[in-house]
Amino acid sequence: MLRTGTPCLEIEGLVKDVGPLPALDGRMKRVLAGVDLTANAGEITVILGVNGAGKTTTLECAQGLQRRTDGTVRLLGEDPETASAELRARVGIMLQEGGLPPSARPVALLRHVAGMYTDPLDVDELAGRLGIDDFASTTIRRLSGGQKQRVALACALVGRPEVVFLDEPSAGLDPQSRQLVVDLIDGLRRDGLGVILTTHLLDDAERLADVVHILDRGRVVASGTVAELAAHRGPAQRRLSLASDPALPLADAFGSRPGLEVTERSPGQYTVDGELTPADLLALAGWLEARGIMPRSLELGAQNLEDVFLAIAAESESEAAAAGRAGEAA
Ligand SMILES: Nc1ncnc2c1ncn2[C@@H]1O[C@H](COP(=O)(O)OP(=O)(O)OP(=O)(O)O)[C@@H](O)[C@H]1O
Repeated sequence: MLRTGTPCLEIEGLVKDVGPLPALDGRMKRVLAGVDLTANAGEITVILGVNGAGKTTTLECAQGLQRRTDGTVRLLGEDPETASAELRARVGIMLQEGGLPPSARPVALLRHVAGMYTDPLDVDELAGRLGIDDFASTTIRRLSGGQKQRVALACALVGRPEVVFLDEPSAGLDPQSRQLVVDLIDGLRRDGLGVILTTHLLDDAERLADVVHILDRGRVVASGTVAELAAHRGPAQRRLSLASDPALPLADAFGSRPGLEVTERSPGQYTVDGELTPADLLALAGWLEARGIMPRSLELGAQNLEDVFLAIAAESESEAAAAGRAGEAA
């Protein structure tokens, strides 16, 4: 097992072209345009990105399931494209679609997978921890999406890997199963595994991530801890959330103060984002008092990962649009 904090995955300048594609008149499509990222043992590395950003392709190149066009990938120090059987035994992979045989039964399948490793986890204990016992003898094809997810996760972990790739591990799970999976992933970090995961569930990412990499159009556009990414937008960025009557002209409370964004997210639910100061809070209190309005709730907090992610994605989008316009103009 690698020491906590040492790199278990190093990706530099990863390029992946696919095609030739009829939709592009037989040209190739650049899916990854130079991805750089590192993941460490004993840490949870989360890769975020909108649909089509290149997350799955990055993971598959890192696992050696797809051949890269250019760049270098080191997984536990080896090139995954020419990986030895020893390396494969040290890596656990949970695929997005599960890739499970439809006629197999979950616990029998887990025993079969465990049999391929020299020192697997105790199958009964793992099946119990993930609640797989409850549907142990139902064939995979009859399982719900969430049940299949849990079996796929168990298959990725049963060989006691040092690095584990989890593609959307908590997607489609009910709240209780989702909590179970989040706790289990948290435990993997304590056991010293390097965990690399993609998710669209930003509150799970926020709870679990040691490091986040945001992918956009096949490149990493931001990396860091959740706090570092939030600071990237300005250390004093805050969010004020307020619930009251619908359709209040709340922006008036702050005059024409630049840099504050007031949004009514749903009727009566407002957010104010930006570098809020005590003077802004005083102005808001005065505005509410003058109108005799007592909000149902009022909360001041830091911006969360979802806000940060959306802001970084929007910045990247407008930079790409500007580069496109410059390209057209040239
Ligand atoms: N073999 C292929 N042929 C054509 N296009 C491809 C191929 N592989 C990937 N792509 C395209 O490359 C882009 C990146 O795909 P990828 O699956 O890596 O994205 P993703 O970030 O994992 O998306 P999602 O969140 O939807 O799973 C997408 O636009 C996808 O359609």
